[in-house]
Amino acid sequence: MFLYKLGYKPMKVKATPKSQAKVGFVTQTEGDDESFDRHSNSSSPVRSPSPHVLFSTPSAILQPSPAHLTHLSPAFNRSLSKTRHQAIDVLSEYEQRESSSKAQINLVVVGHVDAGKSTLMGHLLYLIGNVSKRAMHKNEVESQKIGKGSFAYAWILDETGEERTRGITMDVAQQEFETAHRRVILLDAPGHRDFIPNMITGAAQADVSILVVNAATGEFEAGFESGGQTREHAMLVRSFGVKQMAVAVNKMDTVEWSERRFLEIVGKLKLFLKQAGYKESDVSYVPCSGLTGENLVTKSTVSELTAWYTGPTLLAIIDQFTPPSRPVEKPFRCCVSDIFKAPGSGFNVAGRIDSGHIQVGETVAILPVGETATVKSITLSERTEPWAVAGDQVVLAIHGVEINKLTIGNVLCSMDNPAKTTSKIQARVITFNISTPITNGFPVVMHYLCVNEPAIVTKLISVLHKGSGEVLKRKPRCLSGNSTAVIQLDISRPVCMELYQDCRELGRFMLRSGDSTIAAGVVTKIL
Ligand SMILES: Nc1nc2c(ncn2[C@@H]2O[C@H](COP(=O)(O)OP(=O)(O)OP(=O)(O)O)[C@@H](O)[C@H]2O)c(=O)[nH]1
Repeated sequence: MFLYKLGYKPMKVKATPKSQAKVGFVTQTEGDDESFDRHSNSSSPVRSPSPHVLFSTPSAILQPSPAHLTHLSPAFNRSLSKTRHQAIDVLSEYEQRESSSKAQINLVVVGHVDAGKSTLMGHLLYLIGNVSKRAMHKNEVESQKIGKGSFAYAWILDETGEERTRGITMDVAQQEFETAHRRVILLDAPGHRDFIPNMITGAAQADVSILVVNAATGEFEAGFESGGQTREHAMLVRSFGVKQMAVAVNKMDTVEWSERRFLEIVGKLKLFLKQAGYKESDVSYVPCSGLTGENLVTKSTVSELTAWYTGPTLLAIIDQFTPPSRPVEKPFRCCVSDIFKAPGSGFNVAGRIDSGHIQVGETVAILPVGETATVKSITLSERTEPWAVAGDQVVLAIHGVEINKLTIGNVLCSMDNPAKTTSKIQARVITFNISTPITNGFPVVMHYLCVNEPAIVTKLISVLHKGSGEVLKRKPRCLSGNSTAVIQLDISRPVCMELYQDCRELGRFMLRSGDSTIAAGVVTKIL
């Protein structure tokens, strides 16, 4: 795994496996940006072994100004006296980079299990020349040997032995490719419900998404009805702020390229996606086949399909995605999605920069563990770079801290403006279509970025009017489905969070219970 990481291609982004997330209590949330914006006034991973420091000094951690953080570790204290290393004017370098190169987008591919996500994207990568004929031939021969010949394209992304023998994606695979106008970081997420925390890790790093649905008879319905992942994935992705989506209506070869079937699926999805907070103009639909390659890169030549579809291919839709604006001027934040040993001394952390910028030589705070480290090198798209900004997927080689002090979900922050650390928040949430009402004491698992932590709903403060935000009821006894409410959450141990109005990435979350996502929320107060 480690050697394979050094190649960076493809890279699996680790997240907490569901089994670990379920210890104690369960959580998770997400948020409809638009509804939240309206009221914004107001797998692995065992997290770090050291937060006992934080628990023993709760008052010091609520709003950790640098002064507070000096209580957390001597290393932190020493580092505060250093001046920030700012040899490069990153913002002006960034402006130049943006004007002289293709805009980068982080694209997550989601959808119900077996919808054909890996096959679709593996085939697309092959058609655009990212995978050699030789490598493809090897996949074909080896997949046939174990009776999984239909997964040859999926193996381009599903690289681990277990994924290949089981025929399912378990972790998020990362690869890069280019279109005419975009540099795309592809995140292929698992569809199986057991790996939703991993899927969330992928969604949390995305700017845009592809939702893959299976057009085969009865299969679209199985993924779309309750218990299927189509709706849950679409809502989760939206709650992470992703607005633009391409819907790949896949496996059209199994329904003889039927226009009627395509329109039936599009009709159902349009209604649902609108309710989930997507604007109609931000969603495109393309009929395609990951297996045969129709409409992936070049327009189809199958007459049954071209008789009624003349629209863009999947690649053309990806090329048209608008790159989001990046919060490059805000304080530096980068949630760690992977940690691995580097050759020689030190080690690497991977993650997407959520806000701000970083340069080699800079010292960062690591929260909530209260450590510091210095950035030795920055790797971006397999190249070492002197700096990186919000939106970049980076591998940072760091030193000055022991590897066992860090854990996935830690947040690297600028020293002069670190994030807040807390175990109690007030939040505005939107509940999903839930069957069990949420009451005081309800156990959940909170998910955001690469973090998932057990939490308890300790107070139901008020129910709000969905449109105006006006308080409809104070201290409700319970929350039913599709309501907007203000609640208090007690998290099992301190985490790094921010008010949504200050930092969207660290200010929004999802709540899960059992096997489903029950609410999305934004932080309105850090208590
Ligand atoms: N007929 C047909 N089969 C397809 C198509 N796309 C994928 N498949 C088959 O569907 C099966 C599942 O494909 P995958 O690509 O592994 O599906 P996935 O959505 O990535 O699966 P998970 O990530 O495990 O959820 C494989 O047997 C593929 O060959 C298609 O367009 N047509």
